[in-house]
Amino acid sequence: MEIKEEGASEEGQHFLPTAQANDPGDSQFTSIQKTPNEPQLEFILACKDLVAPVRDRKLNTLVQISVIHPAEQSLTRYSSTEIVEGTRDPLFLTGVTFPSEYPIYEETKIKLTVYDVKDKSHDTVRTSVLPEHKDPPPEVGRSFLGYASFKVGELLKSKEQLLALSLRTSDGGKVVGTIEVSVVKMGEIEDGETDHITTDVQGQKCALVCEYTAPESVSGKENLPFLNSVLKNPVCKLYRFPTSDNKWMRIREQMSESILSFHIPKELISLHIKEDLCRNQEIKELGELSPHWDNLRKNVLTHCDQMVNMYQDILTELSKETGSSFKSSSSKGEKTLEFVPVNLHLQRMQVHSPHLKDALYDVITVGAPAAHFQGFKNGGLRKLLHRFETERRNTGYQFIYYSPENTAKAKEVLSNINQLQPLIATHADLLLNSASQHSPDSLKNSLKMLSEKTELFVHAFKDQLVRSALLALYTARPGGILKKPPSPKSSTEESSPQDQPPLMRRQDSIPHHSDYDEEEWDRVWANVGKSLNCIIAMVDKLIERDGGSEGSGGNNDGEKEPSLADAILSHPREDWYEQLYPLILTLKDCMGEVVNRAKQSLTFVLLQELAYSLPQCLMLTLRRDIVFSQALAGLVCGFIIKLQTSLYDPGFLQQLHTVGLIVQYEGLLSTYSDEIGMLEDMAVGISDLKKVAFKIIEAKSNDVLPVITGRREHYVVEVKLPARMFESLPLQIKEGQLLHVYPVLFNVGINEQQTLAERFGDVSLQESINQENFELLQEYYKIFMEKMPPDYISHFQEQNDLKGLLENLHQNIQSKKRKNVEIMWLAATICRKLNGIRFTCCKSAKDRTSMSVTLEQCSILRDEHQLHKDFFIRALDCMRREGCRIENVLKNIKCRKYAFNMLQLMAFPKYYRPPEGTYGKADT
Ligand SMILES: O=P(O)(O)O[C@H]1[C@H](O)[C@@H](O)[C@H](O)[C@H](O)[C@@H]1OP(=O)(O)O
Repeated sequence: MEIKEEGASEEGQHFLPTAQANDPGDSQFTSIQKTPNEPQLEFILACKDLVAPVRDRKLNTLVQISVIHPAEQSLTRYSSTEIVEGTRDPLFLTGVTFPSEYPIYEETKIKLTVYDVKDKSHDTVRTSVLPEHKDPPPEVGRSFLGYASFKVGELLKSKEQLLALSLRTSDGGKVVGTIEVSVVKMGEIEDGETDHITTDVQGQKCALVCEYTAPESVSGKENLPFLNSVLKNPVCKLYRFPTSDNKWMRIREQMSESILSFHIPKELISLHIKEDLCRNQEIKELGELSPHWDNLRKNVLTHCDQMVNMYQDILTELSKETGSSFKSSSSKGEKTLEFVPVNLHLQRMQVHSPHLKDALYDVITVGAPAAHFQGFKNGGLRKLLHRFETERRNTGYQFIYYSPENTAKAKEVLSNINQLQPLIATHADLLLNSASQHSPDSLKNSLKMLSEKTELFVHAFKDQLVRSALLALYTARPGGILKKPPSPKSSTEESSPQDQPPLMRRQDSIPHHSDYDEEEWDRVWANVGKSLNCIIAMVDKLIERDGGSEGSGGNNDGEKEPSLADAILSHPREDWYEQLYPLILTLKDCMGEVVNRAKQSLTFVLLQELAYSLPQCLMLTLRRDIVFSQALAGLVCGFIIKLQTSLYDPGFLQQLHTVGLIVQYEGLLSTYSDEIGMLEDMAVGISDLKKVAFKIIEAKSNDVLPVITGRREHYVVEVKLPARMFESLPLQIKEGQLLHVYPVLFNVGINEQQTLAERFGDVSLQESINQENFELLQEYYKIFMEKMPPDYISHFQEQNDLKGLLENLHQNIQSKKRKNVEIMWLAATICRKLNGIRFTCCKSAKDRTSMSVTLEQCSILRDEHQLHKDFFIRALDCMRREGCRIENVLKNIKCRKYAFNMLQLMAFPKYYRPPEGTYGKADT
């Protein structure tokens, strides 16, 4: 029977359509015995004695792997090997792997087609996904040599799981060589697993020995179901590379999307809506204002309500995207997807090398967090925020200028009030409850909690800001109105350290408010403390009297048992509840009074923030929210993955709760044209991640998706761990200690635009970002050295020369060398050594990012796993030509080519250039 090749199915679409994959009819086929969460089948390929169609022509061969599902008669292209040049006996370094989710059975047929590639730059057969009902283009640049096929069951049951198949021409007649298929079992010892293969490597003979060593669990495989609940659609690749002592190492590459791409933005937008609705309500409840301020408030509210509506619309749109886990580079500019990070993936390399521990290397790849829909005509956040703040400070005649720190302070106090007031009320009720039960211990406990929270509450208002805001609000009330609004400040006033509102600083323009009693606030505020003291005194008295009554009856040894009647007669039991109730009422009243005044005055501060240049101010907030949302989605994804892989590493866990985690971003953006704005957005987005703390809680159901609480200045991300995993955590983490992150960004532009920036433009943005972030990294290192236990540090120092690496990084940053990619390598190495979370970003995380992560992977293999030096470039080419990243390009733009042209590549640092035939502009 003739097998038809499926034109529309493209390599890289590793999974059959869901309907097909879950076809109940599949139960008639024999499943492959699998280890949970491990690939079902992995094999490597080599050819022998290939016959060239033209004599004396050197062969450049590749094998294309296709799958024929037993229930179908059509062929699905699955993957390819790299091209091996100039030999009749090619040994392919790129293998084939079928992940655990792939519908493959013993009856599944695999077809191997060998091609001779004449012109690598025209090897275009697999470059794009074809539109439906269109024939595939003629295979340019390659010619068919021969094919062989086998059933998966045959391979698995064969002796030593190795098949040597004859390659035949298309008419099935002539034998044109042999292809060897051998099953790979990563991380398993196999008897007699030595296989001497001689290969011609760049002109030199090299005896390669396949050998396996015992595995070490590197990925916490048991925890994978948890990880799989946030990662989706994995793409897996397999390679074998020789080591410097001519042994094989196995490399598995995996790339997965994350549902957090959509989940985090949705969580965050809901929080923003809540926060803004609450603020708008508080502004409405500011009470009576004089006409100037009242008009301003109305205007602010109109705009703020519109803004909330806009967030609600975006949330509604995003909620329609159920199950989505990927936003492609081509959707960068879509309004409804603005909050979603571009092309977010986990890029993982798992290495199994002889005599060395197995190792995992993770990098999160994601498009630089940036507001693409809003555009970059006026720059990005770093510039826009700075410009906005300067203008606002200098134009304070319609409103009162509060510095960003003071505005942030106002928000913090408001948030504290909103949290503490109900808490105190609850503890006060619990105290009354204990009183009614006449339980001294419980009364003492309740009092302790009440005192702690009340002290926090009182402390929250210790700021001068509350006083100045109270006066400002007073003057904004009818009757307290200013005779003339304060005029713009002079430059001397601008530099005033206090950031006092102008009406307080300008004695001449401020009317004297003889009726404003400045001490009134102090009295109201102090009343809270006083009423707490009364409660404490009363509780002491009650317990003392009670203790006295108990004590008079005898001692604990029970020598003399008093009769109940005696006790009642001598010390009638007091009603504790009755004694405490009025005091609690007073406390609540006093607190209510403080809350009322403070809330209104601080809300008035927020009104000032919004009042200046209204639409612009809100657009900036929106832009910052968008950029932050993209950055946070990536961070949460990185954090969960890091936690999962390091869950059983006590050193890591200790570092996590005593120091916090370094999160290192590698930026590849150029400081030219639009990418300046992207970098400016990215720098703020990443820096804003400092406001995030993580908390690990035990999952109570199958829903392990993280939950975000907090407000714009401070977020807590609750990560839910299944009970078994949660149990293994240190007490501090289990008790809910907040876990902090230290984000740092190092950027080095590498493309042709950066050449222009270096020659004719300005690279100062990159220089200052790198310098500032170097200082942050150094600061983190200092805390790490101070807080980690001495034993750990001495071992750590023996293994790593972090000080040397930091000095080296600093020198490279200072050196101002052009396209100094050493900065990225050093920063990444430091991050890995410090147990941090690695990120790589460019505009789309597609092309430059792919070059960079593959280079990083091969450099790690060279430096940490003894990759044979002659195979460095070949390994790099394999990963770029047939690895996960070319699949990344395909899934983004439906074209299997990195979007570079020759001219662009000439400007790239040498090791960032992809292999011939893998790049070109998309023709979709
Ligand atoms: O993934 P990127 O490197 O940001 O992709 C760039 C590519 O580097 C560049 O050569 C090309 O001209 C495009 O601008 C790519 O960006 P897209 O956002 O269009 O994928």
